[in-house]
Amino acid sequence: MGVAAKIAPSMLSSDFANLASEAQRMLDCGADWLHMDIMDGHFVPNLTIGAPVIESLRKHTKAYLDCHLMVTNPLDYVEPLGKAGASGFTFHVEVSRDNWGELVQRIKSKGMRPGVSLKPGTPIEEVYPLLARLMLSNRNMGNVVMYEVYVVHNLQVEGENPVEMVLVMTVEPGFGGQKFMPETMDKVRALRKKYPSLDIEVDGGLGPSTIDMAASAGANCIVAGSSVFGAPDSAQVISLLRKSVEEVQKNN
Ligand SMILES: O=C(CO)[C@@H](O)[C@H](O)COP(=O)(O)O
Repeated sequence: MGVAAKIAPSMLSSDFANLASEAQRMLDCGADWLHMDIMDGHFVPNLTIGAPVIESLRKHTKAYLDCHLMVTNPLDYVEPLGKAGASGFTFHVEVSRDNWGELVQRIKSKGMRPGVSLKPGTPIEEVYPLLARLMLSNRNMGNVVMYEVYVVHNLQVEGENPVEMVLVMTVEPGFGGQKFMPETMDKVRALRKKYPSLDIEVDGGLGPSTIDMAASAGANCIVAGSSVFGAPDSAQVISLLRKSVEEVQKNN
């Protein structure tokens, strides 16, 4: 039995003028999560939503809001998104090489679940340090609380992984409706082999014609925008995506 399938319609393909009802429609169609694409017009050449929209949507739903931060300075978004009611906070490794320890710490302290994402051209090895077990110790030095972070590669020690999900981008981030890049599946396969119980998310160009490639590589969290919102029967597509993941897992 593998890691539970989670189907996350990308709300980027929804009618933003009716976001709350579109979100509810997806949940009624069987979605597990709602995928929220936050872009800053700098890390990617597109501008979408931010904390105020998440806050508004949160008033209408208790659903897991799976936020993907396509931004240059993810640290600036932790506090506002935590307050707004985001559930997952997935940042990009390409902009967090120097401060991911602090970032993860802050995300967790705001009650969100940290995830890391990588672009198609970024090697999978870049996320391995974020999957090593993390030990945090808290030293109180007078008024100053010092956090010490020890990352131990490939050792089963007490503690937890810094991030709980890896989002492997299967298109260049920025826009919906692009073509799935099958070459990114090598990264999913490598991750799954190394981390059997990790949430591995894929995003971009996923739909009935590409899901089997992603599922058999080992992805269990599936983001799909145009294939779900553009279908005459969104529930049918969501169910097909889920079945493909579950079928692969059953046969492994
Ligand atoms: O983050 C992104 C694009 O950057 C995605 O979430 C897209 O919104 C997925 O859309 P489709 O490729 O499924 O249409």
